Order: sequence, then C-alpha cells, then structure tokens
Amino acid sequence: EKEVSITKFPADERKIIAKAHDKYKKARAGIINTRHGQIHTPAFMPVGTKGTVKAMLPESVQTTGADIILGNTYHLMLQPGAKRVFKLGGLHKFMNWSKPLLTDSGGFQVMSLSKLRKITEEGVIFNSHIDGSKFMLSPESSTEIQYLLGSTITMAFDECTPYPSTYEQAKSSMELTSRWAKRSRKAFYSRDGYGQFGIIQGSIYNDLRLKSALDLIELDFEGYAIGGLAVGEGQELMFKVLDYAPDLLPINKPRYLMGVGKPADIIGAVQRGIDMFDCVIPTRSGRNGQAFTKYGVVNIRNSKYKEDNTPLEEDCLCPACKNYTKAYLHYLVKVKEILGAMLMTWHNLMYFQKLMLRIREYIAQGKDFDFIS
Ligand SMILES: CNc1nc2cc3c(=O)[nH]c(N)nc3c(CCc3ccccc3)c2[nH]1
Ligand SMILES: [Zn+2]
Repeated sequence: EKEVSITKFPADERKIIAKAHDKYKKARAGIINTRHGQIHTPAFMPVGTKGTVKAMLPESVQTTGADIILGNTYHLMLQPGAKRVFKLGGLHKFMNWSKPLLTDSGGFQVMSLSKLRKITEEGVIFNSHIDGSKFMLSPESSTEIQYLLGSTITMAFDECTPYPSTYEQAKSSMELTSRWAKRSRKAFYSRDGYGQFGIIQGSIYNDLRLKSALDLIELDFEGYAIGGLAVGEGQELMFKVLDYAPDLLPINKPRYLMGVGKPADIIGAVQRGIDMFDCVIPTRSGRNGQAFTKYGVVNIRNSKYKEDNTPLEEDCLCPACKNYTKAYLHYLVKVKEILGAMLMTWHNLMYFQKLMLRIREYIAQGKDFDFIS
C-alpha cells in the first residue's frame, strides 16, 4: 500500500497527489506459480486458438517473453478432437509448448462461430462450423475436454452475456452462469499446480456483477475472470464496470479480463486491478499489416513505406526490426508472402510483452505509469 506522503503542499495540491496515488493503488505485480512454470503478472497471453500461435514457432513465442498462451476448447474439440490430443500426450506435447496453457471453456466461441445452436439448462447444443455435425458443450463436457487437453488453467463453462442486454436478460444469463460454474467446479479434477478459474458475468449492472462474484467466490476457484466485456460496449463502459468489479473478487487470487485488449485498454485495466489479458489484436492485426510501435500503429501496406529503409523500431530486438526494413515488410505483406505474417506477428508480440514488462517494473518501483504506447 503506497502511503500518500503528506508534505507542505497546500490542501488542494495534496488532494491531487492523493488522487494520483489513489488512481494507482489497485495496480499489482506478482507471480502465479503453476505446474508448468511461473506467470509474471500483469501478463499478456497470446492466443493460440488451434494449438498454434499463428505464424509463430512456440520457441519464437517464448523469445518474445510470453509465459503462457491460450488454446480454444471449441476448435480443438472439433478438430483434432480432445481424446486424440489426450492419446497423443496432451496439448503441451502436441504443440511443443512446455509452459502454462490456458484454455477457454468454449461457450464464447460457440456463440460467435457456430451457426445453429440451442442453449438449454444442460448446456449448448450446436452444429460444427466445419462439417455441420452435432455437438453438445456442457459444464461437465467442457471441463473434461480441458482435462484431456492438459490445460494448466481451465475456464469454467459460462454464458458470455451479449451487449447490450436488458437487466432481465443479464440477470437470467448471470444466474445460468452461476449454476454452470457450480457444475464446472464439481467436474474439475483438481491437481497440484493446475487451476480452474470462474468467470463472472452480469453485463454492466453492478448488482448483478456482485451477485455473480458472491456465487463464484463460494466455489473457491484458483482464480477469477471478468467475462462479458470487450463485446462491443466500448472502452468507457468497460472501464465503468472495471471501476468496481475487480474489487468484488478475492484480492489474493489472479484476475483475468477476457478478450482485452489494445495497449490503452490494458493500462487502464491494470490500474483497476486486473492481472491477466488475452487479445488477438497483436497476432491478427500483425498478419493484416498493422505494426504496434512507440510512434503509434504503422499500417505497413501504406505506399509511404515502399522505399523506407528504416526498421519499424530502431531499438526493438525482434528479427523484423534487427534484420529488415519497413520497405521489405511493406513488400512482403503486399505480395502476401508468409514471411511477412511471421515478422509482423513476431514484432507485435514482442511489443505487447515489452509493454507488460514495463508495467510490471513501474508497479514494482511504485512508480506511476500512464504511458500510452
Ligand atoms: C474479444 N473479446 C472477448 N470478450 C470475451 C468474453 C468471454 C466470456 O465472457 N467468457 C468466455 N468464456 N470467453 C470470453 C472471451 C474469449 C476469450 C478467449 C479467446 C480465445 C482463447 C481463450 C480465451 C472473450 N473475448
Ligand atoms: Zn520489432
């Protein structure tokens, strides 16, 4: 807890200093210890939906500084199938990633990917977006699939409440998530160094967020995620929820904000007490020709770069910046060469990890961090 040092400042300036400290007092830096290694928080977790961080070798992801990557239960259960991955030694072995793995529970992807689906008390019945075959995801089957994959951190099976939702819709959705969380927790096979996170819902309604947190705290999860955000509500509304929601969760357990986000979103969420983030932006936008730099986002396809013989960032240590120029990256992305996707992705993942490293250092030194980069 940082003491606000009361000095000779006149009262109004003292209020400003107190305000500044107050703004940062929720930020925290720490380490999550797992069976597959440590996670330094605040942490950014690259998304490896189908058992690979697209356009990256796992050892390259490791050099960017990532301690943990994400997998998707929905995609992997359809192809190659959880039982097959289990038979082949689990997802860690399958994809040659020995550090922590977090898998989402699948509900979110069902709603965003499969055309035909039906939500029942039992679970979600849906047709595969690949070949139309019928599947059911439930708290029990989702938890078992994540066990078969060998996830270090398993997510409870929830319903991500869409935005916007009326109070009534958000209430019944949150109550379903609470019933499913109880079943997920019961189905979880707990082992040392593995954990299961509950996911709170409740949309933008603070009393529903509180009820969701109370229901899930009773189940004593190893960590908690704030779900139902980064679903189109915008940064202002998201921060409004984050002004109180993290405080509803146990202070000594990790807090994971699902699906977030751009650097400014991450900084604002860390200041409000969030520890873990995931977002497809650095990988997906990288493949799309967008590079995150300290000068802002560079759209490398822009013709102004076609003869720019300088690197994306002169002091970046990634292969794209060490060995190549913007002109070359511009060309590769224009002609859709695979190396273009690789180099842009590598740079962006490095950029996000550097941002997290700086945030962790600033918090550890009790320094205020408001750099938006
Ligand atoms: C982009 N915004 C976004 N908002 C989300 C809300 C939820 C939510 O309320 N419940 C669950 N279960 N997942 C969510 C996700 C998916 C995160 C993810 C993707 C890939 C791999 C691993 C994890 C979200 N993503
Ligand atoms: Zn770089």
